[in-house]
Amino acid sequence: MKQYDVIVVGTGGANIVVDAAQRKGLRIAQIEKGKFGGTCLTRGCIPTKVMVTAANAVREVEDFKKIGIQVGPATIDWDVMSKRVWHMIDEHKDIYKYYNAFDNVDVYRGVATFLEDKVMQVALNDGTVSEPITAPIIVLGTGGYSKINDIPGLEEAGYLSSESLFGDKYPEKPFKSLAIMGGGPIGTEFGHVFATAGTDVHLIQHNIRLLPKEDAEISAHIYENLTHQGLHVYLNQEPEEVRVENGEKVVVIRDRATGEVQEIRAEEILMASGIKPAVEELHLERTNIEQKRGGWIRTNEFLETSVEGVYAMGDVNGEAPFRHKANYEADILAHNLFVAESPDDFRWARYDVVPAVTFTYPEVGHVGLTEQEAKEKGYNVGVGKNHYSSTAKGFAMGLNPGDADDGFVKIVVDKDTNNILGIHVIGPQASILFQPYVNLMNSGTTTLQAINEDIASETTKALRAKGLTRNMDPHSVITVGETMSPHPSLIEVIMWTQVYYENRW
Ligand SMILES: Cc1cc2nc3c(=O)[nH]c(=O)nc-3n(C[C@H](O)[C@H](O)[C@H](O)COP(=O)(O)OP(=O)(O)OC[C@H]3O[C@@H](n4cnc5c(N)ncnc54)[C@H](O)[C@@H]3O)c2cc1C
Ligand SMILES: NC(=O)c1ccc[n+]([C@@H]2O[C@H](COP(=O)([O-])OP(=O)(O)OC[C@H]3O[C@@H](n4cnc5c(N)ncnc54)[C@H](O)[C@@H]3O)[C@@H](O)[C@H]2O)c1
Repeated sequence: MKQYDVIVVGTGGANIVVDAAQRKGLRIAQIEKGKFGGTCLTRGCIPTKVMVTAANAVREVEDFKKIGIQVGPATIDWDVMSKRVWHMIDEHKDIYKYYNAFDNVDVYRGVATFLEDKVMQVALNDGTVSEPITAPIIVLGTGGYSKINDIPGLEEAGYLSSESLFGDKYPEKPFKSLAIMGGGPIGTEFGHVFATAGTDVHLIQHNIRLLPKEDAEISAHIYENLTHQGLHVYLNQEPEEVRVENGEKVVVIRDRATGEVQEIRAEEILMASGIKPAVEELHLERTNIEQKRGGWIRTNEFLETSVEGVYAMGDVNGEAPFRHKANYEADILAHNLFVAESPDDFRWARYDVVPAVTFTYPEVGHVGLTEQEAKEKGYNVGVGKNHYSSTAKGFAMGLNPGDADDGFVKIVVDKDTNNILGIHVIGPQASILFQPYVNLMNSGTTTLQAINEDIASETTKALRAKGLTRNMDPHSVITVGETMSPHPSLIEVIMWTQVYYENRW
């Protein structure tokens, strides 16, 4: 059995943990079965946002006429855009080389599996199996992957997911037509990209709303904009069957309210109906690591699992599945495990100030509670709403009252205290506009809030009993550095400046 100080599984956000342990000179086993950099870099945020940025530029050029600029129609040069997509994905090779060069990091390329609570083994990609490895600290950052619905005929007809689209099924040119199943962030972002590239997009959504995790008014506004841009959106639909007819894929959908049946014909199908945790290969049944509904690993506010010394961060713990949230948790782990001088200096995770952005045209962003959620929680809710067109800058940008693209900001407030409960934006630069609210909501004196109280090491019990508090001084760069910013958005230029100032990792 080989002994390490730290074992880290997955090379997405978890790399921050490796960086901190590496700096400390600890002996680390880093395990990755796929491309280094994880989902975000190799098949998620980054390649999609290279595409989205190109699609946005086309839409912006179309909108120029509103401010008196005449230009010919803009189109996406698919080959140039695709080269840029793959340039970013290919960074995974450099990330592998970077970690492999450290004497104190053993890089294992293969599937990590538990043999028992603190013992793992790696089925290496070359077909061999590693010797058992162990460490007092194990960090699981294995992420998730597409959940594929069990729809009769789907497997036989074939389909794409974000994994295969950014893999061996990357299209050489835009599809003529595309049926996207799922109207969450993945479905709407790909819908925006392909529709702008000239694809006839059919967006099939199970829920009664697009982006159902957003405020209801935001869902209605994005529906109006996407349909205005020519996407065919089908809400509240049950995909019943898929078949191939005359070389086309036919998706049979049934309206969940009226029972009306329609057939959608498309060159290709893209599944975007949610994700599930990457846990099967870990063989958690050989351990005492507990999972919650859906298989996500249960963690507490210190990212501890039910096995002491084993931590889970990022998508796999089932809390907000965003890369900035994975980075935030990894940063907390890196601090608590390798930097903090005493438990009194420990940081804990909170999930009420996680910003979320969907990079459609227009962009959608929020932090905190929707109006509905605030009411359900019993707050005395106040709401303020303002359209872009009501400001001089909005007018200057060509946004006019009543137009589909005249976005808005909606703020949800606790009337009893005037505290901000949530803020929601749809419109140009939404991803950066609400950041001041994220910072404000994350500042002040905060007291540790227990999550999954039954998960508790002795240190955690003591910190909870003590009511550990932290002063998040709004003037401090440390506070700014510990506040999440949506990834990938331009606000990160500022956020990372704080981190470089601190020289944290
Ligand atoms: C199409 C798409 C677009 C997205 N866009 C955004 C966006 O714009 N902004 C945003 O914030 N989020 C976005 N996300 C979500 C974001 O990608 C994830 O939240 C984030 O990547 C999760 O990071 P992680 O560190 O938890 O895991 P991951 O980045 O998924 O890393 C986990 C790694 O673990 C490896 N692994 C898994 N099991 C094992 C095992 N047993 N042994 C060894 N290795 C293993 C995997 O190969 C993977 O590389 C998007 C996701 C998708 C799919
Ligand atoms: N910009 C971003 O930050 C970004 C972008 C993409 C993905 N992500 C993250 O990745 C995760 C996965 O994204 P997602 O959009 O797949 O997940 P999601 O769970 O947010 O949305 C999936 C949607 O598919 C619908 N659906 C479920 N089954 C369906 C079916 N059979 N037919 C049609 N529709 C069906 C659901 O109603 C849901 O709205 C999300 O949690 C998201 O936060 C983030």
